[in-house]
Amino acid sequence: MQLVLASESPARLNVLRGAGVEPHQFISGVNEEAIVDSLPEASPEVVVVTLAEAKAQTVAAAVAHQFPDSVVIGCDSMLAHDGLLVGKPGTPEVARERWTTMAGGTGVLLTGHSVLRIQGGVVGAIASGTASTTIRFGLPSPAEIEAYIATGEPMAVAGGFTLDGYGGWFVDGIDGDPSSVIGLSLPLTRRLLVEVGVSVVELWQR
Ligand SMILES: Nc1nc2c(ncn2[C@H]2C[C@H](O)[C@@H](COP(=O)(O)OP(=O)(O)OP(=O)(O)O)O2)c(=O)[nH]1
Repeated sequence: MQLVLASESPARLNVLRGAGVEPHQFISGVNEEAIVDSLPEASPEVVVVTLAEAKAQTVAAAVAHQFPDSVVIGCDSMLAHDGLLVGKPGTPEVARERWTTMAGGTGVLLTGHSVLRIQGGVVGAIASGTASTTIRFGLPSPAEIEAYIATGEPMAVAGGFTLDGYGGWFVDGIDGDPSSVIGLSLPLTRRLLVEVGVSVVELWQR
């Protein structure tokens, strides 16, 4: 059984590799902004799951013949904070503004996953879900925030922070699944695989 990761994310790839799975990685190329704009009234959970499903379905359609007996997983992560649902800061200015409001507070990192089963080259069962993890942010000083921005890290990750990178110095704690924050929730993925008739151990590289 092959696992196809519909993601360009090195973090998601590394979570799977660290958990014994060597996926085939394909970038979906979906227009995430257009999908978010089409969901003005949707809940944060619906937004991240819709994005994850779009990525998984796009890649599954493209690889079904190449991987006729496989599962495809799509993901999306966003931070719910101060009534906003935000993704990657993108620029130093946005990262600075986010950290100025996040410091000392909490946020919820939402990760949506969608798992599609391909059998005999045909896309069949689909299972989707969301993991949410409460993040308790530390109190970096203005100088530390500037130094963190200077690393370049916060601009390229959902919520503008990491657990396993420079950002770890500024996260006091979490309530929930750490793999979900880093990029791919292992327990959620395991449950979704069961829903499409696959046991995670079938994917382990022995
Ligand atoms: N290493 C690490 N990366 C993180 C952490 N938190 C978020 N990220 C990264 C993982 C993902 O690459 C990215 C989440 O942003 P997106 O959901 O837009 O995914 P991305 O565009 O990177 O890849 P994808 O849409 O799956 O092709 O942020 C963390 O704690 N550690």
